[in-house]
Amino acid sequence: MKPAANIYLIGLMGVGKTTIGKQLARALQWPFYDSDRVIEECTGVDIPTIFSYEGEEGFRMREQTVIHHLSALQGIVMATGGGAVLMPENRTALKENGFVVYLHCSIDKILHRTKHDTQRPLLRTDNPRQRLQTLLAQRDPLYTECADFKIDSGVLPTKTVVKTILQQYQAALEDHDRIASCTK
Ligand SMILES: Nc1ncnc2c1ncn2[C@@H]1O[C@H](COP(=O)(O)OP(=O)(O)O)[C@@H](O)[C@H]1O
Ligand SMILES: O=C(O)C1=C[C@@H](OP(=O)(O)O)[C@@H](O)[C@H](O)C1
Ligand SMILES: [Mg+2]
Repeated sequence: MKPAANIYLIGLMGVGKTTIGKQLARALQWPFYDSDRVIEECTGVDIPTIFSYEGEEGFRMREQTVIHHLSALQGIVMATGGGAVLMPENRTALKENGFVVYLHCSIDKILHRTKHDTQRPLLRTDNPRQRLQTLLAQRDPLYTECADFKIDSGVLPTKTVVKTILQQYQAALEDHDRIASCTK
């Protein structure tokens, strides 16, 4: 992690990146950005409409552009979409510019949280459990590669998750300062 004052949230759909991200930003009094919301604001349509016109490939290109721009900002909390880590450029941008938090929870919990969802095209399948299992198998190594810190967002109260992330972020900043103050 650079000394950059940014916190980025990664992890599978439904783990709570958007929810926790908003609370972190409120606690820090920093601006909050959600890459999905920025894409929707730019295009004027929702994520399922982008997928239907441009496919996942078109969505990924838009997501990469947004993450590229947002990662140039300082002092922000950003919730990414669950598939943001698929693009190597995004992984580099996240790792280089902020403290990356990998939120995870059980597939059962994700299914419960997203059972009435209409905004996640990748879950519009006959077998969302199977889809989530496949996505997790593909993406877990990428989330792990990017992450400075991993926390279960399915068991602990949201408030505790937020507090723990803030403590870890602070500790990482202090480590960074300690190393930087000691000449090689
Ligand atoms: N800690 C939590 N406890 C209960 N429900 C939650 C929690 N975190 C998120 N949710 C709910 O789960 C759903 C998905 O959360 P969201 O923050 O959108 O996840 P993500 O951005 O990772 O896809 C939302 O309906 C949200 O209200
Ligand atoms: O996992 C994915 O590939 C996606 C996750 C979604 O964001 P959330 O993780 O916030 O649901 C959104 O970016 C899009 O539907 C694709
Ligand atoms: Mg989200």
